[in-house]
Amino acid sequence: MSAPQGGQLWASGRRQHDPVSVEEHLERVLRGVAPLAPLDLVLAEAHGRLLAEDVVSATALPPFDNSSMDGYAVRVEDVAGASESTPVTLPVVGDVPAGTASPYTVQPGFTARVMTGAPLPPGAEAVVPVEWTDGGVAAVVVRRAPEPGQYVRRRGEDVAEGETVLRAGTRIGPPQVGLLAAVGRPRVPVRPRPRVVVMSTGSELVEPGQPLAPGQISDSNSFMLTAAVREAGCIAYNVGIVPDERRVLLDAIEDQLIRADLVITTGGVSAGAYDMVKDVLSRLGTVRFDRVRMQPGMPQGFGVVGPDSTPIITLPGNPVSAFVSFEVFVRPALRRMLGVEPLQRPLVRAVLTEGLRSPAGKRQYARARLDASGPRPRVAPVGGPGSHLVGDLALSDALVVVPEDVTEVPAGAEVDVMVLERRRA
Ligand SMILES: Nc1nc2c(c(=O)[nH]1)N[C@H]1C(S)=C(S)[C@@H](COP(=O)(O)OP(=O)(O)OC[C@H]3O[C@@H](n4cnc5c(N)ncnc54)[C@H](O)[C@@H]3O)O[C@H]1N2
Ligand code: MOO
Repeated sequence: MSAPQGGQLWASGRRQHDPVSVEEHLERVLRGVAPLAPLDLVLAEAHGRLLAEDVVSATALPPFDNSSMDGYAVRVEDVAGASESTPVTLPVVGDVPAGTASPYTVQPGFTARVMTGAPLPPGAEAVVPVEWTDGGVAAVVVRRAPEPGQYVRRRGEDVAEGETVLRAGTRIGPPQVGLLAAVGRPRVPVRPRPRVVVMSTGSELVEPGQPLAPGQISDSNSFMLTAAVREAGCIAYNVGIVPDERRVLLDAIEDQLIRADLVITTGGVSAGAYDMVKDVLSRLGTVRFDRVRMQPGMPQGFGVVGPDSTPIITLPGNPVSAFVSFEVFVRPALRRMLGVEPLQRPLVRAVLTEGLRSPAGKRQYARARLDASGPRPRVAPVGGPGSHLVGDLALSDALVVVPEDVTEVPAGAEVDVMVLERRRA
């Protein structure tokens, strides 16, 4: 029997797509997720979140011309010649404390005592700090002349009325919280943190710490991905291990949909006789499985499940494959849901310290350590290409990206490097 156009038949009779590029699969995933609807939060709650919309200031900052020093508001001409040897004496009309409108106008030949933050009285052009005077109350002796505008903080010099002060996507850290309060915004629209349900499938898996019977291994994927989801700024719910049983898997997914903006599974997506995820979800008809031209991370799935069409990403079970797939597909999707750019990790160019081999026709993401301390960044491969090498993965802080058409990269060549989170002591 001949294979249908653009695909091939499996032994089971199911149709399999031709392998797709990394970009094609990434696009499919990104098209299938959207930024979550904004949520209006009070400032204390908004701290640490990402702004969902630009913030335009309704007020100017400072809101009025005011003094930056405790001193005397003067007309510049009146004290122009003041010096230690030729001090100028001015009568003081009164005090202007911070927090009131100035009750005085400074007429030629007079001064008013002002406090830091107090409005500059009409007529005044500069402030003489108290240190340049004798500190007089009824009259003051000025020993130094200020420049025009000196020690005056002008209305709007920091923020103009109607100015965009924060852009959508900005993380609201302490200075941003302060600015929002300063411009009188008690609430702001933020992106909700996507709620991501993580589950590991596989009947060979046991909880870390449980004794291993022959053939069993500890579930590491759900812990690793939960951590990765949290590092991406999202909420993770770790469901843990789901055995390779059709009904249990379907129930597990269904049970979780209520609290999921995205579901991530690992395992069960290759060609094994017990690869249940692929079997169960492809029967639902809404999840598409592909072989992506990359190593690690070849078998991938994406689609929607449940009444709300919740997106689901099915990652391969090999831990390194799951990790690399998270970086390449899931993290960008989470960033899209968070409404934050850029979606992808930065790529830097670095000199490869040891040669690398890469499979023909696949983009390789080789684990590596980046040393950016010298004038030219250098990158050293860590371990081999095996998708089970979690020890090596934990020693890495970068991925060398070897293009599909390259099978060998010599030491000393410049390569693209995806920079991961740095965590060296
Ligand atoms: N005949 C073929 N075999 C395989 C193919 C293929 O195309 N044809 N692809 C290989 C590739 S590439 C990968 S990647 C894996 C993906 O397999 P699955 O997603 O079906 O994952 P499993 O078979 O369930 O597990 C693979 C491997 O990873 C270990 N594993 C699984 N889950 C976890 C976990 N939560 N924590 C730690 N380790 C886990 C599992 O024990 C297996 O060793 O398929 C290849 N095979
Ligand atoms: O895709 Mo698998 O991830 O090559 O090991």
